[in-house]
Amino acid sequence: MDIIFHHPTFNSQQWIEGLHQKLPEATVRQWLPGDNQPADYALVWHPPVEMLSGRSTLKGVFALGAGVDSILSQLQKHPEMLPKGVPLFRLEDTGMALQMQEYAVSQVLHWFRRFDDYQALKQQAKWEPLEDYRREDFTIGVLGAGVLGGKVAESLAAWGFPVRCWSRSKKDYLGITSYAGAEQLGQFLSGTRVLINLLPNTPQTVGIINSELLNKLADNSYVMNLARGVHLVEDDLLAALDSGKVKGAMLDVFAKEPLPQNSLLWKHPRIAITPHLAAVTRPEEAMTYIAKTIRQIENKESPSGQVSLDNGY
Ligand SMILES: NC(=O)c1ccc[n+]([C@@H]2O[C@H](COP(=O)([O-])OP(=O)(O)OC[C@H]3O[C@@H](n4cnc5c(N)ncnc54)[C@H](O)[C@@H]3O)[C@@H](O)[C@H]2O)c1
Ligand SMILES: O=C(O)[C@H](O)CO
Repeated sequence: MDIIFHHPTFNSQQWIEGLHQKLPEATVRQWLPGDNQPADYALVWHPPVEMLSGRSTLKGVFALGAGVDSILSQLQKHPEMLPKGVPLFRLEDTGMALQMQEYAVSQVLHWFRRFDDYQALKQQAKWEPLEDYRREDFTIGVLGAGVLGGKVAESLAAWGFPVRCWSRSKKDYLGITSYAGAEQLGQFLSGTRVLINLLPNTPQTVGIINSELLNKLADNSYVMNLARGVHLVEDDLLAALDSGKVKGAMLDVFAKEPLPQNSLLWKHPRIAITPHLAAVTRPEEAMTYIAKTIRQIENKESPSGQVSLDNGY
């Protein structure tokens, strides 16, 4: 079995050795320009078109991340990149859900305990106890309740917050109210105090967090974007912060990355920023998942994690 690997920043040697340990029968090599030798599987992130095009004997392509929007947009321009019938897989959780939980829970608690307000008071050297927020006034709404959103919702419910989620179809997470489809988006937003975005980037979700949506949230709401920058209309968020509708935002992803130096988001006192690392690929867990999936494909079983090219995620 031959596996080719390409990632612009990962340590290729670590992956080649790690995969070989998990799949001793496989020969794993870093793909280099000009390599058109046979391959059964390809592990990729931002792959050059020539790496995959024409490889009709591939049994699977693995994206080395959870979001496949960049690969799918490359495919739009170069459909020959994924030969017909070759399944595309993405990383399902592989250690990312825990990272997302850490990120979301710590920030929700930060807002809930009013550390943002106390930080502002500290700047003025003011000793001023504020009224506590109540959990019942702190409903959390998770946009996109899939592998990561579902786990984030569950971890916040465990802290006693009222939690709801919104996705394409209804979910059955314990203690979490589930809303589905465009017709229930308004209901989901009404009364939501903290909005956490974990949707995939598809034509249906681009720009979803705009003025119209933000105006439907509870007053003094908070916004956390952990999915993709294109989901959020940055100017609409700034307007909602300035009008007082939104009290604070925590952003991990941006329409343009790295976030340009002249972006107004950097300067806004009520916006916190991290550089797209809410959940990163953990090599060990990712390789375990990929090796397991390859074995399932070889055994003619149907593994999970296959991207639906029709749905776009
Ligand atoms: N910031 C980071 O570091 C980071 C890390 C990993 C993933 N992500 C992002 O998180 C996203 C979610 O990952 P996941 O593994 O949970 O994906 P997933 O496919 O398991 O879940 C997606 C959810 O969104 C819902 N959805 C999709 N389209 C919808 C629509 N039009 N309307 C309503 N609901 C819709 C689906 O029903 C599903 O519940 C990824 O696509 C990626 O962009 C970001
Ligand atoms: O989707 C992912 O895995 C991360 O956001 C890295 O792009």
